[in-house]
Amino acid sequence: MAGGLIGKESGNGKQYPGKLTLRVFVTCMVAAFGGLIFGYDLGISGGVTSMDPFLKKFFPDVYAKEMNMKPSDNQYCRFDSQVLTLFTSSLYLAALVASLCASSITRIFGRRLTMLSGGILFLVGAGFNAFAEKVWMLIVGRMLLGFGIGCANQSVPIYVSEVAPYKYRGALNMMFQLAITIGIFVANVLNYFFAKMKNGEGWRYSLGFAAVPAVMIVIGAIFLPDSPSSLIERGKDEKAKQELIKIRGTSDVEEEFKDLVEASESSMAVKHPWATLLKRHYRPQLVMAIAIPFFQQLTGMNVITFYAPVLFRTIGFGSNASLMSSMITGGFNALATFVSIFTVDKVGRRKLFLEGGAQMFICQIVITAAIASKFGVDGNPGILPKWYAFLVVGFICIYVMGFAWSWGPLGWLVPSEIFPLEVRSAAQSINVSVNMIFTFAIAQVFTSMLCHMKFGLFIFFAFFVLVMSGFIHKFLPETKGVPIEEMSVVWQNHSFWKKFVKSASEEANAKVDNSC
Ligand SMILES: OC[C@H]1O[C@](O)(CO)[C@@H](O)[C@@H]1O
Repeated sequence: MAGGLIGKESGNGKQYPGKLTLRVFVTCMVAAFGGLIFGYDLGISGGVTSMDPFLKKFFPDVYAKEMNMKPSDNQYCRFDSQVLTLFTSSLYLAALVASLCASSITRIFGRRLTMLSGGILFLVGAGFNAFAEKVWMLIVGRMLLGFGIGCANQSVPIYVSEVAPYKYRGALNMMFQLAITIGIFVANVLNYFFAKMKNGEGWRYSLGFAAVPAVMIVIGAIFLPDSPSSLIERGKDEKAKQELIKIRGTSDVEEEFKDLVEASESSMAVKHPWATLLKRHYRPQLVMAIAIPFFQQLTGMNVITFYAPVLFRTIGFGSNASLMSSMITGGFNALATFVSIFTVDKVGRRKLFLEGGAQMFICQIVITAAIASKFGVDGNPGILPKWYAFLVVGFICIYVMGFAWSWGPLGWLVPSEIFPLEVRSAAQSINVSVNMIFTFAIAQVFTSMLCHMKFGLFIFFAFFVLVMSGFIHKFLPETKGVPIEEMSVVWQNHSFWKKFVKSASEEANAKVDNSC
């Protein structure tokens, strides 16, 4: 999930009493809306930027270029405009800035207030976009949505992990990614239908619809109580205990409450989590916090998420067929995420990563060959036969499924289970920030990359898929079924990382040696 399920793990494998109460259920629903709105914003911009009335109004140069295009012109450069991509990418830059500040805001003002601010920002952003008359209104709207996403991605996951009974945390983590993919799919479906509106104003509805989940988040944040951990963090221990009793539906919460207080104290005792993370024995976590989100974005998945309609139009599909095709790929993305949810604890993380990588690699090669053979370097396709369209869309779907059961959800699950409490929030901030930086970069440079690298663009991503699969094979230990509190053993037993991570007994010996 964006933001990961960062919470205070019990760290001792205890089974606290308590059930899945209505309060917890409502909390999860609000979290789902957080994921939905993120997904909706990921999925909506590509379709909107391929709608002619939208291009005509805000990007007349791109529209004119598209209209005046002769068959002999280079089709790969059809949508090459930095302002156009700024419309998509500005959101992620704002989300990056907000996620960096949101960690302090969540700490000082609580998760609930951060969620509420996120919801309000979403609403105002959706309003700016739906009523936009000028490009600056679009960009401001996208940036407000981005700030909202930064706030929500930081606060919602933490809130859920603190409120949910801890045995459900792993599943909830993946639910968030599922909500993202459903949000993308809903955006694809709505784009398809709104694009058909006769008055040419369908894009306003596509963009304005983001207000629906935003309202849900605002209402949720108004009525939900703050989490016990957050109340403890702000010195309201008695209120925290009462809240825990209500959430768990039992008054038998003494043990969990004591552990929450201890966890809060020990996390506050780490004065410089950033500096701590740089220590040699946290090297595996630091490397994973940077490499996993970097590689997740370098799979090239967001080229499909953001620009599938643009891509489909570039390779000769009509406007309607493009929106329909991206609806199909969006549907496969959501469905395949279920596969991961149901298999991850059986087959393990490494197998899913490696299988997904192989699948994506093969598809990228086939897609490259298909585009190269029909379009060559000048992007001139001639007449496209039907089988060709089926082949391209089919392989894009298989590629999307490979991502959806590997790097998509695991890109959030694995970091959330390997960061120990003392460095969790710092490592998670790095994870989210690296993800946002590369989401922004890909969104910004895609159309220009397509224009210059042509079909080679897919080879570029295929190369990274090879590198990341090698990385997983060599450096990522299997974490399936390993309790959080025993995670350090996994690194100590790893052929490469054991040099960096000392076992507790070795560390104790080293301390004795130093004191002698
Ligand atoms: O489902 C695809 C989506 O999932 C993410 O990787 C987030 O986890 C996004 O960057 C991408 O658009």
